[in-house]
Formats: sequence, structure tokens, C-alpha cells
Amino acid sequence: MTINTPVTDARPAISLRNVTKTFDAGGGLVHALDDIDLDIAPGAFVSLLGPSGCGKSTLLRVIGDLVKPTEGVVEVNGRSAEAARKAREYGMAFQAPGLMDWRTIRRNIELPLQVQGVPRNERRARAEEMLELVRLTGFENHRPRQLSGGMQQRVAIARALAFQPKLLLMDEPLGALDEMNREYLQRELLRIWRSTGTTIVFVTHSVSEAVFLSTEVVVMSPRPGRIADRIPIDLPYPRTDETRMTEEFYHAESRVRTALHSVLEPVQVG
Ligand SMILES: Nc1ncnc2c1ncn2[C@@H]1O[C@H](COP(=O)(O)OP(=O)(O)OP(=O)(O)O)[C@@H](O)[C@H]1O
Repeated sequence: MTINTPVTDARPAISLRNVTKTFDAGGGLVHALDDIDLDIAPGAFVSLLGPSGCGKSTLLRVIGDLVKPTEGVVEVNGRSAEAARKAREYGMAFQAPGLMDWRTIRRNIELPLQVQGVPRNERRARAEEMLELVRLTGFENHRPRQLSGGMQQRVAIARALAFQPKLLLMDEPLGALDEMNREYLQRELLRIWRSTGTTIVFVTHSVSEAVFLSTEVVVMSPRPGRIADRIPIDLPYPRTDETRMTEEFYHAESRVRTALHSVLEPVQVG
């Protein structure tokens, strides 16, 4: 059995039941998530896709216990999202790498371990391992500003993985990169995912990115945010640049695109 085969009879890594989230936005209530039921298998790579404002980031933040649901239950590896967060089961990476320029690359990666009180030698060894994983060995003493945007994003991924989280929550982590860098980091991310076995939930606006990376694409619809469709992506791994040019890839993309178009509101004329 490979890590990429969802194990149907195993406990889900993430389980949401009847999750709703309503924000009080001052001028009125925003119904960001409505009755979300979702199970994600251990080792899965699930992308959340949908029009702007459909609640992708909110759903990710509810899973990560950065936002409390208004109603419903979120379980992570059989315990509450809060307990999972406190046990440091999550790594998180966002669109902006969020590195600290006064710290070297190595010390940026070490930061979450330092916060956890991991001894210096162990921290250093782990940071070196992570630098190797994201192929940045040799840059440990550089400052973030001396690195390209893509390299900085790799540092952010290394930092998120440094304490070997069971779950990696990623909110458009490649959104600010040019296309070549983005495709390169997609391949890197798949390589890292396959070598670590981490369960990944990934927010993106890109259909081709979602199809290339994921075991499953979850399409959301707006106002209120709901799950409109769940599309398994059966393309074999390892996926390469050739995969993007296959008929199967095109079919998977078309299927996701059709689901996405069905949730987009018609353009108002006049
Ligand atoms: N802290 C907040 N307070 C009030 N409203 C919020 C808050 N966070 C999100 N919202 C609202 O909830 C809805 C869903 O937002 P969310 O950011 O989750 O959507 P999204 O699908 O990630 O959007 P995008 O693709 O544009 O990033 C939006 O209407 C947004 O304005």
C-alpha cells in the first residue's frame, strides 16, 4: 500500500460534521460556511477550489483551529481541532512566506522548534534535514531578502515541515509566483509530500494546479460556502510535466472546470 492510496476503513485524518461559520461583519452577518461535511483520509492531498469568497480560507482556518466554527464538529486524527493544534499536529504555509529578515534561513526554519523548546543541536540537525528536503542546502546563512520569491516559499515550506506535522495546511502558497517557478514548486511539493506522507489541504484558484497536485479536488460554491462537488483525481503518481500534457490530465481538468462553472453565478447584465 502506498501513502497516496486513501485507506477507506481507517479513521479520517480530518473529519468535519455539519460545520457552519457565520461572521458578524459589523454591517450584518456573513454566512461563510454552511453545513460542511468532509472526511479527508490520512496521506491525502486535497485541494479546495472555488470562486472568490466561497469560504476556502475559512474552511482551512476552521480545520487549523485558527477560526472556531459557529456550529458543528471538527476532528483531527480523532481529537478536537484545538487539541490537535495544541499538540502541534499542523504545519501552515500561506501566500506570503512570512519570513523574518533579521534571522538567517536556518534560524527561520528553526523558529517553530525553538518555540517548542527543542534543544539547539536537535534544532540544527532538523533544519539541515529540511534544507536538504527543499534543496536549499548552502543557503542556510543567507537572509530571506537574498533569496528569490520561489526560494523564500521553499523556506516557508521547510519551516512548516520542521516539526514533522501530520497535517500541512496551505493557503495559496504558490499564488504569488511566476508560472515557471510555480510549476517547479508544484513538482517539489509533490516530491516532499510523497517522501513525508503528510496529509495536505491546499487552497488554490488554479484548476490545473489543483488537478496536478491532488488526490481529490473539493469544489466549493459561494453565499453561503458549501461543498458543491468532490472530484477524485485518479492520475498516477509520480506526476511530471509530461502528465500535464496527457489526455487523462485534460479530462480531469475539464471535469473540475465544469464543476467550477456550475457554481459560478451568471454575469449580471444591465
Ligand atoms: N474575519 C472575518 N470577518 C468577517 N467576514 C469574514 C472574515 N473572514 C472571512 N470573511 C468573509 O467570509 C467569506 C468567505 O471568505 P474566505 O476568505 O474564506 O473566502 P475564500 O474563498 O478564501 O476567498 P478568496 O478566494 O478571495 O481568498 C467572505 O464573504 C469573507 O468576506
